[in-house]
Amino acid sequence: MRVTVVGSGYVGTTLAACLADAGHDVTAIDIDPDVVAAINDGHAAIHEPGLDELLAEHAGDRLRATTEYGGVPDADVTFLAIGTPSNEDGSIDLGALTAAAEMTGEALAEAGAADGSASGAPDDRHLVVVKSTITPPGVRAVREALDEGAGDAADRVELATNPEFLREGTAVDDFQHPDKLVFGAESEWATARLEALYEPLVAATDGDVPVIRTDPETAVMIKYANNAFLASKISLANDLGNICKRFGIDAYEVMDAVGLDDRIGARFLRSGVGWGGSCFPKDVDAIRSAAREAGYEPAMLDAAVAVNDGQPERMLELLDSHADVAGERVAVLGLAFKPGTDDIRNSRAIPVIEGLQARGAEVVGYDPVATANMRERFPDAAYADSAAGALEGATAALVVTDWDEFAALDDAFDAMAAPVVIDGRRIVERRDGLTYEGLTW
Ligand SMILES: NC(=O)c1ccc[n+]([C@@H]2O[C@H](COP(=O)([O-])OP(=O)(O)OC[C@H]3O[C@@H](n4cnc5c(N)ncnc54)[C@H](O)[C@@H]3O)[C@@H](O)[C@H]2O)c1
Ligand SMILES: O=c1ccn([C@@H]2O[C@H](COP(=O)(O)OP(=O)(O)O[C@H]3O[C@H](CO)[C@@H](O)[C@H](O)[C@H]3O)[C@@H](O)[C@H]2O)c(=O)[nH]1
Repeated sequence: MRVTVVGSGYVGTTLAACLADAGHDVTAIDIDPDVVAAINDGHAAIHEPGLDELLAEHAGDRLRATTEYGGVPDADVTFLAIGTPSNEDGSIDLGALTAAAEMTGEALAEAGAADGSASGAPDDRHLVVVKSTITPPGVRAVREALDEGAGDAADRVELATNPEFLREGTAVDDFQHPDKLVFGAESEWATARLEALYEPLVAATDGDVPVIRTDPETAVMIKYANNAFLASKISLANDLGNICKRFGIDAYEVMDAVGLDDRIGARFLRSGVGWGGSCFPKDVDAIRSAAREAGYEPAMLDAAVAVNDGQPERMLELLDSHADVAGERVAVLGLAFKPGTDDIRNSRAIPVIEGLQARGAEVVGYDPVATANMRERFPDAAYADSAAGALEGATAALVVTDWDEFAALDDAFDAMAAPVVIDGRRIVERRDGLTYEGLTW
């Protein structure tokens, strides 16, 4: 099939590369010329394992990128994979997405006017699929923007939603091996088109991927429920972990046992400095805000956020109990919101660095791939080229991201001025000579 993917960020680039790899002919659109140039050069503007390899293989062949919307009408399906960030009040900002929807509609209208194909025949129909995470009321806003752009051609354009569940750091693998596919469509024609599009991917996984066929609003609610549940699961693990710490009990031993219950499951029970990233914080805020707008107070989700917001401060309080860091060098190990990515959006390292700077500490950050992004956020902090470099002469180290390489650190701690390690991710080994504090163990 011929596919257009509008928006070439973490989701759009992964989607475009994986659909090309599945045999489709893909055009990626982005307003950022650097992003477009990178894709056409066969590499991604972001760090995501496996993505560069796919782009190198398919760019210039089954995959191309452009800043122009002109080719949209030639596609069988157009995906919108545009960012949906938070407004100040936590509600979802649909501005960029509705702008892209309107531009997509305009491109379709121009083609309809040019070739006279606005006859209403079934083959003239164009499917626009929202990949972005949007609230149920947001579906109507996108539909209105699309219709506004399409004008007289609006009745030939159908909107569907197809939320994405990939995780950063494992985006390619997650996309190619999904736990489920969710198709939110208003007609059998649209559902069938989505099924045809995903058919090669499903076939490559032995065809055992559950497919949920539903309406567009239910589909996007499934996405919010999914993220709200996972974020709350971690917050509950953190709440219980904080209790464990008070009793001198290892929360990991407790939760490893709890996770053996099939009804609970072992994953997303790792307690520590909390959840960050571009999705959990903004999505939990967006659904809380939409709930309130609809007259419902989401007490559980409010509590999940409150627990999460408190974890970085708990880490800093543990540090305070061991060292006065005013004027001292303090290492922050890990700047990305999780391992495997250079994304620092809502990274727990941000409140940790802010807290250290408020205490007058001289912060030295280290991350294998996210340093450049954090330097833009905190240009006044220092950055080391290695974990060992960050630890050298430091009075304390705060571990914020569970990069594997931190587990292998050993002699590097000997170069610290005072070997105090506050571990927010249970990645560093306790060992002799180290004043080690786990956040919940
Ligand atoms: N990042 C994730 O892991 C993830 C996973 C699942 C769902 N989502 C959702 O997917 C959506 C996209 O997220 P992302 O992380 O890929 O965002 P992103 O910010 O990384 O990428 C968005 C891209 O859209 C481009 N863009 C903005 N306006 C445009 C326009 N009018 N036309 C063309 N391109 C335009 C930007 O230049 C940018 O490259 C969000 O709704 C997000 O919640 C993200
Ligand atoms: O047991 C755990 C698991 C995760 N985290 C933290 O939770 C955050 C999110 O991690 P993860 O879910 O792995 O990363 P994301 O890439 O943000 O993926 C989430 O958000 C995406 C965007 O909506 C969804 O598509 C994914 O399904 C969903 O897992 C990170 O800060 C992790 O450190 C923990 O603290 N403890």
